[in-house]
Amino acid sequence: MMMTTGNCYILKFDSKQEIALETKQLKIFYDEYEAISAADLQIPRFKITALIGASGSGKSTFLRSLNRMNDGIASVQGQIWYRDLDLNSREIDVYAMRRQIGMVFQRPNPFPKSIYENITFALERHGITDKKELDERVETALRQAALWDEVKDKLNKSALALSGGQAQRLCIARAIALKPDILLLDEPASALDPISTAQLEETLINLKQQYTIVIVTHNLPQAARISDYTAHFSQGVVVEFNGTTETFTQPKIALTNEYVSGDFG
Ligand SMILES: Nc1ncnc2c1ncn2[C@@H]1O[C@H](COP(=O)(O)OP(=O)(O)OP(=O)(O)O)[C@@H](O)[C@H]1O
Repeated sequence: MMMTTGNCYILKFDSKQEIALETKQLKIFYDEYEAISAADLQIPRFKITALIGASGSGKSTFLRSLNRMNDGIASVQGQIWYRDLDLNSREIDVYAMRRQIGMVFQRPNPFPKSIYENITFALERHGITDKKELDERVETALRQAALWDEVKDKLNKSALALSGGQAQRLCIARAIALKPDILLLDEPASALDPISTAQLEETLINLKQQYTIVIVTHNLPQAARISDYTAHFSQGVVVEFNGTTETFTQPKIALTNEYVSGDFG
């Protein structure tokens, strides 16, 4: 079912599409400044959803709120439904929740530890200490992040020696080793060269079979290549949310048309 609200066009899924996360009337303030106004968005499971929009439109603010990265920084009002929990409620154990909803940042940020330890660090903190299980988790995560073949012979070498693209795939491996449900990525390819970007995109496309992915990107061809759905943010409002093909070829809202066709001032 489609729904149009004033100057916005928001796709609502029918019951056939499982929803991983749903925001209801999400408003985000930095002091008095309203960075996000009443966002109602359904994030479909096992799909890639791209968040696009001009600089300052609120994409990162929205993304970071989904796993409470804005705690203590912004005031977040409204609801974020995950299964039958409102992640924005006080009762949520944020540490445990982030095991289900992981985040990968713009700049690769491996720990100054070995490749192996980068992945086992969080696992051990979550109580997984059996060496065999740790070995398996490391290999699986690195394979899923399409990095295993490149690093399998140097797992005990420092992660700081990896290239930017490898380091970013390690950060993805680190996030998925915890077996999350949802992966949030904030411009993960912006610091990478075209080859590393292509490898990262391929990795994300493969990962969506097992994970729900939400990605902020400034790179419109990238959003068009890898995402199934696209949300266009403009001045803190989700002005259009639709299938990516529709968003890029037949946008419903004039602002989206201007943005995706490069007419945005
Ligand atoms: N920590 C903060 N304190 C105060 N204002 C902030 C903070 N972070 C972001 N903002 C403001 O909130 C608005 C939305 O910023 P946000 O970073 O979410 O936008 P964005 O669409 O992700 O931008 P970009 O594409 O440039 O990263 C901007 O006006 C920004 O200046």
